[in-house]
Amino acid sequence: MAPRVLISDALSPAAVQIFKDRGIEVDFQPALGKDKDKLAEIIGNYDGLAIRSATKVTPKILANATRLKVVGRAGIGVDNVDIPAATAKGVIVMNTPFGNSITTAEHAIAMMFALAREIPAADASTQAGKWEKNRFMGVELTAKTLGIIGCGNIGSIVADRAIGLKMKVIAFDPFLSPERAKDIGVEKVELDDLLARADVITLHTPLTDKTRNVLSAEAIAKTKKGVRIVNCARGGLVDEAALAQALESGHVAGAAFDVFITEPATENPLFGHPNVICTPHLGASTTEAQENVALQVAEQMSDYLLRGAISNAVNFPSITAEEAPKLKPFIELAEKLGSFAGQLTDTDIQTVRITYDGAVASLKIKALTSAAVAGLLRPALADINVVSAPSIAKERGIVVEETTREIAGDYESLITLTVITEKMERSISGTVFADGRPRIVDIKGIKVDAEFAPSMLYVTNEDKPGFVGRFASLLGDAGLNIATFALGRDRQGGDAIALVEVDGTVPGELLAKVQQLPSVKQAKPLVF
Ligand SMILES: NC(=O)c1ccc[n+]([C@@H]2O[C@H](COP(=O)([O-])OP(=O)(O)OC[C@H]3O[C@@H](n4cnc5c(N)ncnc54)[C@H](O)[C@@H]3O)[C@@H](O)[C@H]2O)c1
Ligand SMILES: O=C(O)[C@H](O)COP(=O)(O)O
Repeated sequence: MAPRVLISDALSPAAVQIFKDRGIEVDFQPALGKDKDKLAEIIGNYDGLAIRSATKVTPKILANATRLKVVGRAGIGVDNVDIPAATAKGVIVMNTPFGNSITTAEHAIAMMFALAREIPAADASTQAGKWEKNRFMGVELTAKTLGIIGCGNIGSIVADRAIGLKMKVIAFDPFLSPERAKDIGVEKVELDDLLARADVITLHTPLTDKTRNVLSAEAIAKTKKGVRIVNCARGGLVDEAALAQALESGHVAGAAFDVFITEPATENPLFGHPNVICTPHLGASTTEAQENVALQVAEQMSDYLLRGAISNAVNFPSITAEEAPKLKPFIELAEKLGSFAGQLTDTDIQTVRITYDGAVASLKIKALTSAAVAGLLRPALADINVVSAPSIAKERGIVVEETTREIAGDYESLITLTVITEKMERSISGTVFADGRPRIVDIKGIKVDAEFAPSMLYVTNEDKPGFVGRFASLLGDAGLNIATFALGRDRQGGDAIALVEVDGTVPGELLAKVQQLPSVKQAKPLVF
């Protein structure tokens, strides 16, 4: 069945065409994002949800999203998506981190010019027939200092354009390296320095616990008198009420805001002030940017839904379309090794150690580890998947360790999963043969050679004569056919393992009889 995608925001129709061309069924309902009840009602019919900022992907929406595999944000900010809830549900969340950066930087520059020359007020006055030539006295931007808070993708484009305008550019960004600052021609400064020196301040950080209210009342008080403030990043970076007061007092000469603490903003402390310019979150709204982000998100979502390739996910490592088929058999192996260990482990798991030997060590092992952990915890938590597994393991206090060794041993690639509980440590190793099928090659240091089959019986016993005969007779007497039989032991007369593929479910009475065989230590049915 073809995957189904819902577009619940005003994306460019270019996205619809891409989905159709890729063989994906698509419903384009651009106003649906604003109707959360309706969205919650129908989201269960879709594998993918493509959004901008109007759709709020809340835990309630996710709870109904029984088929959902991916949320694609045609744009940058994913603060309208509950990422922990999506991750816990195993839903990939991806964005398009560059598609609207130039456009948004241009909007910030436009806002700066609009403030410097009071263009909106001058326009309104002129069109009202007033011709107030003496009312509007602007400021020149050349040689002024622009202070950029957050110098990432958009901030650095703003810096580039401002340098072109002959402004002096200073930036506060704890993650901006001195080399990068030098390369892009900005002076890296501390926040207080920026506040004291900037004639215009423009914000370009995401909204986080650290950046919320970065321009607080206290910070605004440290700015130069006559400063102008531009916010085209996120509402909440500036204390709107404090800014309104600073405008009122004349300390701040003007503010241009595209984003607000509450959106859609129908009321706001900044509204109505003569030196304030507002736009309704238009930063990304150009034909070019919207086409870029719509095409990109549709391609990324299609690649994931059809080929398992992941790019620009905020809650999972990237996997290219070339890597996906190489990873696939190892993901299956890792998940099955995890499942094997999970089905045998009844007590609380403290640590999972996964070792990648040989060629597999050069693949995206984060994805393999997530698959192994998902397999390990699935016997206890049916809903877990590769996306949600790491966060669920973390929540449960399970330590996950990874080791890679690129030198191959007996096998070209080998994955070994070790589970450590309070009482025991158990290891299982597997590989993928040339036929692409995963095999178990070692259990607790005992060599075996078995495929994972839908129904298996795992038996550990003392290596004594007579076990195999009695065991096989019990299965035969119960009418359970043996499909394959793998045996292994650590030494003659030592510990032995039997891993048997059977045609059908192992009945409880048969299991009890196997467990009572003289040399048997443990017998457990396994399903894959
Ligand atoms: N108005 C719009 O329509 C519109 C359009 C696109 C993006 N945005 C928003 O613009 C913002 C920037 O986007 P971007 O693509 O440049 O992001 P980015 O991740 O490339 O850059 C953000 C920068 O902020 C810096 N930063 C993080 N924490 C900081 C802190 N505590 N103090 C100072 N700097 C800090 C980071 O180091 C990074 O360099 C985002 O919030 C995004 O959602 C708005
Ligand atoms: O983060 C973004 O990309 C911008 O805020 C754009 O939001 P929009 O797609 O709703 O215009």
